[in-house]
Amino acid sequence: MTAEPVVRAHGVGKRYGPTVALHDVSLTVRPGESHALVGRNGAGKSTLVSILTGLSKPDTGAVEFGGRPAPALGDREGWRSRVACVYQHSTVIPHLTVAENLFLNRQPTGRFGISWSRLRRQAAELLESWRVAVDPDVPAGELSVEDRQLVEIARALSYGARFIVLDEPTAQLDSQAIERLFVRMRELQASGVTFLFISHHLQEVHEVCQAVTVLRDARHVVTAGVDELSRAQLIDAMTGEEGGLAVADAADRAPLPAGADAALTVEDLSGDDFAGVSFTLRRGEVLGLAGSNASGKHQVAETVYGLRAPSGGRVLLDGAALPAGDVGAALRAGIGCVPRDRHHQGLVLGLSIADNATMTVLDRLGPAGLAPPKAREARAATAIADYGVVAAGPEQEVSALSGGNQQKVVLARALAGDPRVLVLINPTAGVDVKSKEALLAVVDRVRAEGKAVLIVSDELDDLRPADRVLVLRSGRLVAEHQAGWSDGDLVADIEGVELDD
Ligand SMILES: Nc1ncnc2c1ncn2[C@@H]1O[C@H](COP(=O)(O)OP(=O)(O)OP(=O)(O)O)[C@@H](O)[C@H]1O
Repeated sequence: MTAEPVVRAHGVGKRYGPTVALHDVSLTVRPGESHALVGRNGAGKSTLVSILTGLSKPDTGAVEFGGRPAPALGDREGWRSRVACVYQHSTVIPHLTVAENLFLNRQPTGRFGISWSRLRRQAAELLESWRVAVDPDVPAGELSVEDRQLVEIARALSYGARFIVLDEPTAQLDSQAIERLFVRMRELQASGVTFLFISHHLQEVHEVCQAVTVLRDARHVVTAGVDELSRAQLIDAMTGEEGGLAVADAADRAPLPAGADAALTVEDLSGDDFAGVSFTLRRGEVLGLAGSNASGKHQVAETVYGLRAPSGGRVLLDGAALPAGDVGAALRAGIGCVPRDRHHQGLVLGLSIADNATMTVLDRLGPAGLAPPKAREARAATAIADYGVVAAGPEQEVSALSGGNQQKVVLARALAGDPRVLVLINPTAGVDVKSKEALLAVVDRVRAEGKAVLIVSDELDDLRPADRVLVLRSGRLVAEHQAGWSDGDLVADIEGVELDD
């Protein structure tokens, strides 16, 4: 078959000031395939996507769709009918209904203005034709991440696009939702839709894609069939080095001494989504908290660091009760946190790396909050080096960092105040495989210094440094696994299924 590629980018280059984000990159995506785009944080994936979707103009090179030159940058209609990107962050308007979102600015009109009944009917038909089981009348803000993504895909298809970019679509989904997404992708592929799939989870690349392109340091490294590259070879292509991954597993170190002091005590804690949760975290201990998205695990952690007020129970730090629902008090008392959503709770995007990395400790760098710029910069430079942040320098705005590099700044900030207890929620979200290793090594280092760490994560790799993993289901603690757990046993408890053997 000699069908024209769905999309072909050739010789694409893009600079942001001194930063070369893409250099002479080419990409060819064949009709009906799912094509993975992988690379380390800052490799240039998002930049390439912004060029492929007409959000930015390449400095050099060009993009073609189906053998024809891409539309002019201002021709939004033209772009929308060729390609769409479903981002990790929602592009729906939350207070409008699903139907209104689907037909925004192209609502059917009748004699008296917008015809709401036709709008609803068209939306229902569109959703049904793509088998998206979502009520067109609900406000889009109430949709689950999974449904929101499907609505965004349906919207793209309704503009005529048959090429869809999925930017880390699995990052916020639990394992069952990921499986359902993959089933939908395969069905849509069978009806002629082509995907460009971005993920840091290489097993997903092997599971759902047929071809893969690797970017490294702004350059194209390789494009191949997924069957031609093993996971190890993919990692080598991404890093330019040989050798696999090394995450410190708590099972490989001496157990915590029996008499280690309690650092954090959670007593009979209850909230909207959980009840009767008790555990003790000791100095030098890493405790994992696992569960599906609906388990209440995020809410428990957010109650510990004061983002939510509990309806019952209390949290004690070194024996002293923390005021309920007061983040500032928790931080001052010695809790450091990596919140669930780095964009809303984690970072001030308009400020520099130096500002973000030091904002929690300004009082310690100089009198009355007047931190000398040199002290700030020195702190930030250390953070950049320690966490392997790919950045032009400490004064670079955080908004100009790639997603994974932003996450590293969040961790640096959490640790800047030298906390006694660290609460980490999905700490490696969006972080590339190799940087994950560096981030988890930091966790291991602070543990060895005697800090206590609570890690809440959907990823088993993040839980490996934990001495113990507690499993939460429907808001209740249901199981505890000591280091050395098998993936199967832990997942069975998370999902609430019995193993056969
Ligand atoms: N608006 C911008 N201003 C300045 N530099 C930018 C901007 N956007 C991206 N960059 C830089 O371009 C490079 C490529 O970033 P890009 O976001 O494309 O990486 P990525 O592969 O998507 O990474 P991640 O996996 O972390 O999302 C990075 O060095 C980044 O700092």
